[in-house]
Amino acid sequence: MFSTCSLWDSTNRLYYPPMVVQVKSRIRHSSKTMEGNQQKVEANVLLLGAENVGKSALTVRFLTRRFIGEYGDIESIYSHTDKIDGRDICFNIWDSLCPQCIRQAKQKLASTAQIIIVGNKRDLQHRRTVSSEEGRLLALSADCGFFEVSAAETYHGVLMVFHELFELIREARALKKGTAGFKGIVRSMSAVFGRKRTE
Ligand SMILES: Nc1nc2c(ncn2[C@@H]2O[C@H](COP(=O)(O)OP(=O)(O)OP(=O)(O)O)[C@@H](O)[C@H]2O)c(=O)[nH]1
Repeated sequence: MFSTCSLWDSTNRLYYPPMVVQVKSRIRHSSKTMEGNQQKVEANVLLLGAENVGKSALTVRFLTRRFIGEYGDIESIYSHTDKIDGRDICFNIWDSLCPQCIRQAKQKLASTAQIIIVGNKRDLQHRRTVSSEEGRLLALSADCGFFEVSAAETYHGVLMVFHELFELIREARALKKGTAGFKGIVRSMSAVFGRKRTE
């Protein structure tokens, strides 16, 4: 997840920070599972964002469905298997401590990674200092996906972020191979002409 410096105030009191979930687009197909010939797919997810934006909260929500409140500040790597369309997807999630600029990251990673900007702490509307429009515009200008969620309030929104990320990876791979299909083409067009992804 990245947070973008331009949307943070100087005192770091932003309660509605935009973040980006970034995933390497390359999905590694490991060897066939013992049970049959279904391939296990791995997605590598890097969470970037400034301090306190809720990177760990989002990770823990996705992994355990729970919001536990306090998370400490250790950099950690987690593995979590989720079923998407009947297929086991292994998310390797790196909950990092490093903030990074979205546009810089986009320039460096665009060809190899899918990026989603996530505005967390949606429940704190009264303390909000960044509007939905600002987040959406940022996502549009950086050609990234965009979600607004509350790790504190719902599991579903967080789940949607990770699933969407996987969809983006899958589509990027299909486009590369020329097998995107109708859904992939529509989504690619909406990426170009604007998209709106909120919880
Ligand atoms: N109200 C509310 N609080 C949240 C939400 N997500 C996280 N928090 C709180 O925000 C604080 C920071 O959350 P963390 O998940 O530790 O944030 P982080 O980005 O991992 O922080 P660092 O490890 O310092 O970089 C904690 O007190 C969380 O309980 C949310 O959606 N709503």
